[in-house]
Amino acid sequence: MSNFLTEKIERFRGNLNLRRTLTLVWSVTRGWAILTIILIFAETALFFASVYVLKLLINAVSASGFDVAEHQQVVLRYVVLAALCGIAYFVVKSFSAYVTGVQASKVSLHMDDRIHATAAQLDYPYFESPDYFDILKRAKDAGSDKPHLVIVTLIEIAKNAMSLLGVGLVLVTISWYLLPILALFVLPTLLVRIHFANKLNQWRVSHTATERQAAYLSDLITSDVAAKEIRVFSLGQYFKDQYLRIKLELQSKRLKLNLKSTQREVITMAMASLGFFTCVGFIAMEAVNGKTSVGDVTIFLVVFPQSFTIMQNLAAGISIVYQNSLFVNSIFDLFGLQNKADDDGLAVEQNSGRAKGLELKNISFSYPHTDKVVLKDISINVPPGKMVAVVGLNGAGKSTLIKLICRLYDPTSGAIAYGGTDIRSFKASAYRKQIGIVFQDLQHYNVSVADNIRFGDLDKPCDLTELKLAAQKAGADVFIDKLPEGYETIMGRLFDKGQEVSIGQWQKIGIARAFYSSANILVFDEATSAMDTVSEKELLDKFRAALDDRAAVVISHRHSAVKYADHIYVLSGGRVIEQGTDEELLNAGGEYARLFKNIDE
Ligand SMILES: Nc1ncnc2c1ncn2[C@@H]1O[C@H](COP(=O)(O)OP(=O)(O)OP(=O)(O)O)[C@@H](O)[C@H]1O
Repeated sequence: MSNFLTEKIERFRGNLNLRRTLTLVWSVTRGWAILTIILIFAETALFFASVYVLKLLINAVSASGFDVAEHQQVVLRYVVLAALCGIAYFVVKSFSAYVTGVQASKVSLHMDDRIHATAAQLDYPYFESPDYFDILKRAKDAGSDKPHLVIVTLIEIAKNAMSLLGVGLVLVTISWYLLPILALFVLPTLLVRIHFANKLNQWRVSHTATERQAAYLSDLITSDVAAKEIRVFSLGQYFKDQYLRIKLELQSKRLKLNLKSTQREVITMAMASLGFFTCVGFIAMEAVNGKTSVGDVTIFLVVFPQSFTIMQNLAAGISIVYQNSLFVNSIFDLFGLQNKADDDGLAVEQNSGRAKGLELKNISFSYPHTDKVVLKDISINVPPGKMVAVVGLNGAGKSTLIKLICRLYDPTSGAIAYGGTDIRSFKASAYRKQIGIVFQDLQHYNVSVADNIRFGDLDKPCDLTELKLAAQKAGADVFIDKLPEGYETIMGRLFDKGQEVSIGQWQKIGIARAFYSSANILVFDEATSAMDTVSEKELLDKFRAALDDRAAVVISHRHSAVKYADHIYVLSGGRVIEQGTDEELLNAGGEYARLFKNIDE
């Protein structure tokens, strides 16, 4: 039994973790927090002062022995004093609400910023893991206002505790055991609320994935992600029904839990009322028996209901703090995620200078939590100034290889060397700056054309001539010049005056971004797949000159994109099965020849 209790108390303390929340709020809004505390004291003091002056006023009104003029003057003095206290009380109360609001918005913004900062620096593997999305959803659902709500409720608890002390002192003069007895009867309400706060939290954790599924369906229906296909395949009704089915299921489970909690709460509230009337009956009996004076009974009847309300408020406050702390814990779970790829290490700049190549030495790789070996003993050399191509059927492992080159994952065995140094020795972010990449699913940033290109290297001072040069190398300059505001045109349709361009034109912008970067290694993963053949040819004809002494890795299913490569690797089932120049591979009559020989270009 004592173990059970200790365990429960430990869990309560662990979940509550007030120090962490207080430290956070204090560190973000120190000045405002001090002001809040001062205002709370002022508000409470003014409230009691108003009540006290009111009491003096009543006494003054009922006093005798003055002449009328003198009596009026005394009464008027107290009226003015009471009015001043009342006005001051409301002024402080309003200002206090304003200060609390400022503090809340500052804490919320800080929490949002920390959530974004955490997500922005997390390793890529998290973004291919459902566990991460569950943690993120819980953190976002928790709401960034929760730490502040904990503080506000703590303040309410403190206020109630002070009031309870006040009424407690009065009650003690009547009977010392009244308050402890009442507390005993109110305690079950608190325990039930904490119990159901835990239950609700467990429910939240175990249903996050299902909630995410519903959110995913809602996103499909309401956003532009699948708008075309939903209309063409008439999927809207189907997704809507799926969403509703999941939501109804969740709602029914949740309501069952709510019903249970309400039933228990009704019982415990009834117990608390029973406790209240037990004490009332007790005092009434004592009065009848002449043990308690009528005066005491009168005071008791005024003060005791108040103390009952205060105690209930206290119980509600503690359970709200506990509930919100459980939400705050979800946010801290996100903050607690650790990166595997250490961002310590050599700065690539120290090791810099152009003419550095990339060498993949006997690398093998399996995705985390899977057994399948996706890449097997791969060795690929990408010398500076050269263009290396990788080809292979769907699922051969090409994009996985790119993720390893970008150090989004580390190989399970083997190593990748940049300029002769294992890339794991470098600071990950510094190494990644050496890679200028165009992904197969490149991002369409709904910002200006200039920014879209500038994202290749935000550290460089923005220079329009350089932006234009990068666009020219990518063959994007011609259509950019025709846009209404040239390089200042907002791209995409999300925002007012945005200009949507074709997928091939987005690819050209992506390629310009890679050229604009200061990277030594350019990686094109199906970067020209949507380009017309003329644009692709123009780009590739100029590619070598644009490459300068950078190294390039090109992945493509199109012969036109890979045939000019200095060296071509053919991937199948995660292995390099052939390598050579285009001519050598076509003549060899193997997989490469089978893929490309009879293709009419
Ligand atoms: N995040 C992942 N987790 C687990 N397995 C993955 C993941 N991404 C890819 N795979 C698996 O790795 C294998 C290689 O996939 P990859 O995307 O590298 O192929 P690819 O050659 O680029 O194919 P495509 O030509 O279709 O783009 C596939 O069997 C795929 O199922």
